[in-house]
Amino acid sequence: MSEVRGARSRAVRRAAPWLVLVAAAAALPLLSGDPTITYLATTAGIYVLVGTGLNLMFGYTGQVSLGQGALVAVGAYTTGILMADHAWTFWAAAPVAVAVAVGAGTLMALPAFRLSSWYIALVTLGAAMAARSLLVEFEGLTGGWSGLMGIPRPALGPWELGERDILWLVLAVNVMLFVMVRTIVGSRLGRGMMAVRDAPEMAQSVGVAPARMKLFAFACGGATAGLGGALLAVHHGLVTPDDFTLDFSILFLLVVIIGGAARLAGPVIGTLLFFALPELLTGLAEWRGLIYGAALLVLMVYAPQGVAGAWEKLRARRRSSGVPADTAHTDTADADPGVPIEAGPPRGEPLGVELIGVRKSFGGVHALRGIDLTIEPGTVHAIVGPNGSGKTTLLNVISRLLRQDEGQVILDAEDVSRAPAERLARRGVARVFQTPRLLGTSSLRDNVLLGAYTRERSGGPAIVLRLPWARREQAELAEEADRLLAGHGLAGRASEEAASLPHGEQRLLEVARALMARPRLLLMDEPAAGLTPRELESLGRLIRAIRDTGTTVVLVEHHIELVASVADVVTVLDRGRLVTSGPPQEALGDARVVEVYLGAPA
Ligand SMILES: Nc1ncnc2c1ncn2[C@@H]1O[C@H](COP(=O)(O)OP(=O)(O)OP(=O)(O)O)[C@@H](O)[C@H]1O
Repeated sequence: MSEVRGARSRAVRRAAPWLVLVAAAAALPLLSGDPTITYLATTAGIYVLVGTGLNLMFGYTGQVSLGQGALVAVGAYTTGILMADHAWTFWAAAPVAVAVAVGAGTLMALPAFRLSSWYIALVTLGAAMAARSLLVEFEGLTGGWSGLMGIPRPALGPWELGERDILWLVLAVNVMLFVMVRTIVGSRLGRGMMAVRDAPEMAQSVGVAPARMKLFAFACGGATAGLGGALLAVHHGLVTPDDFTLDFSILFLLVVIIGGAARLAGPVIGTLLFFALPELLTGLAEWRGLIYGAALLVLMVYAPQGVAGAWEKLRARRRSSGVPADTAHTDTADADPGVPIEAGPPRGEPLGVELIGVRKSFGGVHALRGIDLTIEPGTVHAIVGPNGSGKTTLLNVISRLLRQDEGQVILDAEDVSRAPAERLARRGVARVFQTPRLLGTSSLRDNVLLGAYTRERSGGPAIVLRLPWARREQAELAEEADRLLAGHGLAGRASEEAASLPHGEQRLLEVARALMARPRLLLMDEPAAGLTPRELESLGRLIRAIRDTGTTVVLVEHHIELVASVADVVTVLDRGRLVTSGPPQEALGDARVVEVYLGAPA
């Protein structure tokens, strides 16, 4: 009971500054008789709206866009044309504006599937530049340089909204969007977005399809920009090409970066600092360009995570300096990783793998030279060999992160030679990487929950609408994640940031994430690297326990003692060729193995 009360009071404490901010903004027109203040507050609110959508795209999904201003223009002109020229109501025109901007945003996203984020920045910059020219060129539709005038205010029946009503409308939209974005980033969708941003291969290995996730992020960015444009059109009453300069597009990216990318408060802080403040201190408005530049430089040097990020860091430092030294977790010695693993049973029978004539080259380097190998379901199958012998490449081919040049990969009698990695994740294949790939700035709990990406049943609409079954599923999975963390010696630390963990615990966290998938086949790449002797012992117990629950384990490992103690079968590779495969004593005692591997200095 007291726990529930504590959680409630924490939620109230967290919400309080936001409630005060919204109440203060809503009271502005009542407290100040100056219509300019109301006008500026409305504009700032619209910028926060667009910035929040861009934050989802850029902050959470890592997709840079310099074209948001162009999408705002699309929303504003669509609304203007429909309302001024065709006498549509705002309520009918705004959804169309949103849909058109989503379409335009999605078109802009197409190159994102093939290009790195900096090329996407260039593509979107091009879109921003082209938008203004197009607005001028299509004079018949857009009014050319003079733009569209006489866009009416929204009306509710006979009642036309005034300036302050529009401010309240913008505030209400912002509150709804804020709650939606908060729900998204705390859900599997948000975790999937951050995985695409932080480690695309890891994202695929847990079942996230990066292309779909990027598309979703661009669609969200397009929708908010379109809605922002619709509101801007009725707020200004006219739209001209001069409203949508290149500076206007860049402003949104700056607002997000300066306020704090991937922080909910980022766009609000960014807008207040870089739009509202200079506008209010009228003398400063002309200096905005200089202020942007100087502040950006200072921030990038001293607080690359933006104002909200710097504030979070400061609070974390204050909190940790208040923690007595003996309770602070500073090394891995406290951790008691190993059994019991507290993972539920695998989601099906263990998976077997068959490789037939698999070849893979990187330019002139032949990493795999025709591998034929059978991995029996329900076994621990170790792959050993000297550095560069092709072990990781083999795991990558099995997990489909790499496509082989020749040969076939059969998973449980199904030919998956052309399947994408995310499809294998859905079939129950999980992966632990050679160097941990985590959501560094997310909590340990969120990292483990990411492992359940393909297990979660609730779809996007159920998550966004916070439907009861979606919330129930989320709560149950969070409990399971906490149990897994406890089983890995990380009890009571679910809210800590993953990047703050020492290396050994980051590895354990990855294993916990993989187990959260309830895998039928677990691929582990050198999980023993960098572990202490105690952690190694626990890892051995853990691997056996995982196999005993009915999961096939493929273990790439240099630590021969560990291999000898846990493996049912050992396969030895050397320079891309399979040397031998068999029970540990037999395989590791083979004279060829002693020559190619064990004879080499350890
Ligand atoms: N993406 C890549 N591009 C170019 N060469 C690569 C790539 N990945 C692997 N290689 C090369 O392929 C060969 C096999 O590499 P792989 O990482 O599979 O070996 P490994 O047995 O896992 O080595 P280690 O034990 O050092 O991790 C090496 O010569 C490596 O340099």
